[in-house]
Amino acid sequence: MQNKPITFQFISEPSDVNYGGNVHGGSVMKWIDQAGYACATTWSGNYSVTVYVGGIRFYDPIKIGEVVKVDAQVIYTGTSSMHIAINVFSRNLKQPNFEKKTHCIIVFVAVDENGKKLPVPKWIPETEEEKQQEIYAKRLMELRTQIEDEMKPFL
Ligand SMILES: CC(=O)SCCNC(=O)CCNC(=O)[C@H](O)C(C)(C)COP(=O)(O)OP(=O)(O)OC[C@H]1O[C@@H](n2cnc3c(N)ncnc32)[C@H](O)[C@@H]1OP(=O)(O)O
Repeated sequence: MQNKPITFQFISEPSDVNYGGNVHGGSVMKWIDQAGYACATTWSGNYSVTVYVGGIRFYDPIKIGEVVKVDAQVIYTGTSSMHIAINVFSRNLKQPNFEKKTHCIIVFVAVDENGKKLPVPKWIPETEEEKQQEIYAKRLMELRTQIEDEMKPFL
């Protein structure tokens, strides 16, 4: 099965502004969820919901009126889960090159019409880069288990 990245491109709008005049982190998180949703639903062929998003790092501000590019690609699949790498870039309209502004991993689960999880097609990495990405996703899963154990007393 083909595992093509899903890419969104658009211009950040005045309605995306935060209190400091740049793009609001909440807008970036919405774009991450939308691109992840499109990628997961395309991969699974079923409606998919977010189960986890974490480790979002905002490297640099995105300015209003810049071109924003959001790339989403499946890097690991479990039984019902799809681990998707998201990279967000932006560029001034007058500049040709994009700069990376945000990266995270978002996990989706395919569900049926009753909200019950469904199996997803298996992604089998082939290239060295794809294999490294799968190792990265699995490593993050282990770290997440440790973080969730730390959080349990406070939930
Ligand atoms: C598009 C949107 O905005 S959706 C809005 C926000 N999201 C939602 O409302 C989803 C709410 N959550 C749910 O409905 C439920 O958690 C479900 C239906 C998705 C899954 O429920 P359950 O069947 O109890 O989940 P279960 O614990 O078996 O986990 C399902 C999968 O999620 C994975 N998962 C669960 N927690 C995590 C986590 N913290 N990080 C990564 N993956 C996780 C599991 O490993 C499992 O993957 P696998 O099947 O590939 O092994």
